[in-house]
Amino acid sequence: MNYDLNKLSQAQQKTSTLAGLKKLLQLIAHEKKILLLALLAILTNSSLNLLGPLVIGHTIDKYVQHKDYSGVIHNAIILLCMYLLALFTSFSQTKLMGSVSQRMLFTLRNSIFNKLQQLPVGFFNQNKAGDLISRVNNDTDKLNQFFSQSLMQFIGNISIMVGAGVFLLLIKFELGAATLAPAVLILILTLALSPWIKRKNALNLKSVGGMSSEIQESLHNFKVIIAFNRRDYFRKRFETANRANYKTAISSGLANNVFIPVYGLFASIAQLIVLAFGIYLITIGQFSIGLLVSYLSYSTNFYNPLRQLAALWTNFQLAMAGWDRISQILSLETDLPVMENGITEPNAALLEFRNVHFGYTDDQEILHNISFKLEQGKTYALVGPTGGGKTTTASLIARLYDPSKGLVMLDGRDIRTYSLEERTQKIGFILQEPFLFTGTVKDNILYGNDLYKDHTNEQLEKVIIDANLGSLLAIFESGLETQVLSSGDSISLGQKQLIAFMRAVLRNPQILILDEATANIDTITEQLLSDILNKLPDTTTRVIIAHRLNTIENADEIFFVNSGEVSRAGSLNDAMDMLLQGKRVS
Ligand SMILES: Nc1ncnc2c1ncn2[C@@H]1O[C@H](COP(=O)(O)OP(=O)(O)OP(=O)(O)O)[C@@H](O)[C@H]1O
Repeated sequence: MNYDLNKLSQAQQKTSTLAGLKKLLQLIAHEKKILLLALLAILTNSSLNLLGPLVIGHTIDKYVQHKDYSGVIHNAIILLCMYLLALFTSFSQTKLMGSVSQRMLFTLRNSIFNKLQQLPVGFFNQNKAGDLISRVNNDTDKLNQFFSQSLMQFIGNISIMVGAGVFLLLIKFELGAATLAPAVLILILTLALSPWIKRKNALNLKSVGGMSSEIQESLHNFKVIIAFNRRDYFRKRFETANRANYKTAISSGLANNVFIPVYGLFASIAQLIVLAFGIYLITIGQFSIGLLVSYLSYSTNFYNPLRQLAALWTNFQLAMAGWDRISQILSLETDLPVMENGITEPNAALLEFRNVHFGYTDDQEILHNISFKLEQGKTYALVGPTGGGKTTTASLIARLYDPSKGLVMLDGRDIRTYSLEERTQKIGFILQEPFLFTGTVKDNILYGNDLYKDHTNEQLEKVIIDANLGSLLAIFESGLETQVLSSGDSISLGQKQLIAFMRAVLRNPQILILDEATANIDTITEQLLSDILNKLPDTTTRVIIAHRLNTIENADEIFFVNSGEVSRAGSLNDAMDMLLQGKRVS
């Protein structure tokens, strides 16, 4: 399945702005009460702003022209109260929307992170961590900015514009229509250029993701970069990504700001129309000075928000481009769903591969028509040349991927019918590069194991000793409390493998897969591990992938994995012969 977010098909990618916005609004739909309050606040604010010019015009015509200063003071106090109320409503909507948008950001980041946790290994093979981080951090922030700062201003500005437009038409229809004419042109222009602006913003966000990937990759591999003196190479790669970002930022900045001067020009034209046409109407006795002052205010009230809408439109377009990138992740489904019904067979082998084919991508098959059985309690070895398909076979045993054709049966059931919990309980997998996270050895050993999560250190140590793992724990100076950094820099690679080993054994799995699990361990510790493996319960099936053949001398059966095919190797000597032959052939 294609999980590459930057190469999604047109159908997977295409969302109209309206559909995107609708989906986005569903995220805050449960905040109806607060949204209504904020809406009320912004509408009150807009109404107050609209009434201001009317009160001023009325004051000029009724009191100023007749020198009635008590009336002027009376209306001035009314205006002051209106302005104070407007201040309060503006503050309230900012506060209300700020909290709604922060909650939305919180929920959204959690949803993306949870989705990332559900997606299969294939997704992470096809996407760069830096780009994903940029989507979780940067793109969600674009949405936050829109919701916290722009959405209510958007609504407020539109309501002021509609109100001002209505007043303009009601006071003097012909003058109103002439004043509003430039706005219609702006609207047409905005709608016509919107898809182009959205595209420019999407390209810009993509390039930010690309830059973030470069940073992530070079930071992750900094030791290799320094050791191989590849700084220049990475500097150049970063410069290329940075330049791409620079170019897309310039064109998205241009696209986003292209309206602003145009809006300004149209607003000035409208003012000119009001002045010229208004003065003409006064001279023929159809208009008053007070009304002209109100009119000029309303035309400013109409065009100022329109000018601000240009900036808000930019935020909106940016938010929508960000939302598209976020919803690409949210709409992905795992290609490893749990099936309700599947084949069940009594008295079957513990694990069986039946005519399994598999490829990481659709165009290249890695495993070809593989069939084998693993019996309970036996030890199996997978040997073969580098790149032969051992890790891939083990990954299919643990259902990190599904076969493209064929069937994997676990304990008499199609492996796809097991829930994730059931499967990980049954199968323990020690990877070539064990994953540890920041915490103590204890935290890492108990990762994903609820059985001992409430144990004290003493109780857990006893469990470890009973599982014959005491000698491994003793290697760590501070025992269970030894600190581990996720980067693994605080401990050696071999020690990491020991922690992964203890973690897997303590789960007491039915099948324990060790993929090169002793590759970085000294021979004495390796002997310790071998003893522990031998003392595992009789029911545990072991699958050992190893290049060093001495580590598999106790295997009940050896499989030779080469060029995506699995065959029985017979004895250790036969395996050695096949390996030498395989190496010659490949
Ligand atoms: N994530 C991946 N995406 C695409 N191709 C992959 C991926 N992982 C492995 N391959 C390819 O699949 C083939 C088998 O790789 P695999 O890791 O299973 O070999 P292996 O026998 O375990 O090798 P090694 O002994 O070096 O660990 C190789 O050609 C490899 O390039």
